[in-house]
Amino acid sequence: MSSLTSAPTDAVPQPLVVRTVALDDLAGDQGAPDPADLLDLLPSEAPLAWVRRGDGLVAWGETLRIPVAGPHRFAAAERAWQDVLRHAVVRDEVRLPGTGPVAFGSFAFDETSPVGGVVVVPRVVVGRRGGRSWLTTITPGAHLSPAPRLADVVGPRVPAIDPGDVVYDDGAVSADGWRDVVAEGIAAIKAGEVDKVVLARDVHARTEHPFDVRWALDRLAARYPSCWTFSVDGLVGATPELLVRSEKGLVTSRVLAGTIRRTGDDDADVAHAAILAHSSKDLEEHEYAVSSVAQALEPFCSSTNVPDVPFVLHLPNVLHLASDVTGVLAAPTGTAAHPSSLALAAALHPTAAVCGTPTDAARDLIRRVEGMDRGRYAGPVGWFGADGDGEWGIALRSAQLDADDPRRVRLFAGCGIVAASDPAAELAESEAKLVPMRHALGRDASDS
Ligand SMILES: C=C(O[C@H]1C=CC=C(C(=O)O)[C@@H]1O)C(=O)O
Repeated sequence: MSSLTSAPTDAVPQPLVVRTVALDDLAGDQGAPDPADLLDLLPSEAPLAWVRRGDGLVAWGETLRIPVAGPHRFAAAERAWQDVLRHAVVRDEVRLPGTGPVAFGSFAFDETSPVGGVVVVPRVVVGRRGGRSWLTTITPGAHLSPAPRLADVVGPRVPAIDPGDVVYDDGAVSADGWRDVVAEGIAAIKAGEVDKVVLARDVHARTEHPFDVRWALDRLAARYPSCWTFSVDGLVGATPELLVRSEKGLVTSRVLAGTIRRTGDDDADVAHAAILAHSSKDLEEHEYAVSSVAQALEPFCSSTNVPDVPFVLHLPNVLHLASDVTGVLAAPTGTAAHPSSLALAAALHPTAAVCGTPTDAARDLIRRVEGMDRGRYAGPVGWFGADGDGEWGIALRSAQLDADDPRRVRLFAGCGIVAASDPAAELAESEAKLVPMRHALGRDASDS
């Protein structure tokens, strides 16, 4: 194994014991932590989260950290996870998606990025789905421990720290400079190099007080309930785009591309939704993204359903063209099992919603003109379990906390560019896509 595909076989120093117990019977238990508000359980140190409309998973502690890098980073993560599972003693008393052994992951957009990616096997996981809650502990050892209790693994409740005043600064490329980047993208499209390219920019933020990820998670989940609010290893955000969910042989992907800003006036936004639904520029942008997902899923599915026409997804900051692509997974010829959710994410990444069409040429163009390393922005982020099922979003509407300075945060936004794009309009769209993370770092309900 090359050093770039780091998934050391000694990643599992000893067997792990995994216990999942139901928390449902805690209702009314005076003084016990309430699993109904998952985010409220998180400690400030390295919180892990994947939450939507109150359901999902939160986790903390690190039983195992598996860094990966390079073009085979997904396969390396998968192998390491299988290795973990081979050494695990599991008792799962709940048996729902997200119970039993669970790992969180986040991967760089670009295989050449030094950032690579990481899989974190947490020490404690609390999950919730359809009114049922559970607690999983994952600890080194060889024998089953007594059933864990939530009160024993949740630390004292310490409120999230207000980041205080936030100062924003140019990222790798200034706003003006980014218009030129977009113009270069449009020129490349007109020259026939690509049909579509997605170009992104970053903005730097400096917070007055050390950035407490939980502050952002609470505000994102409250303001963007239809998005997947996530936190993995300092990457935090609320993404509206689901790269892939795989559950019991069914696969789903929510594809987004094509955007219009909201005005704050409901009547005007209804008119904007109609404009978006008929905009040939946005429909073209969307079609590239849907095709890339449908084509990537096809080899793994016995059947797929690709909507003919997108719907308009309403978010507080923007409206998007959206398509939910679904499929029934089939085991590849000669094998017994269908691919894991991470293998599917690897096959889908990067879709034309974050890279472009054709993929390789668009990625080359991004490397040439964007002027920054995206890190894990626009890469897959999510979780998977012992059976390989899981959920992976595309890390959009997100920010990366600086590992060396807890007051420094890098915010990201990108836009799909086609021949009919206009640099000034794309810059305005990128500002609208920065709104969720600016809100997450703010203090008041009105903070954008
Ligand atoms: C690349 C981003 O958005 C993608 C997802 C939805 C709509 C998009 C668009 O209309 O350009 C982008 O393809 C981002 O938010 O950083």
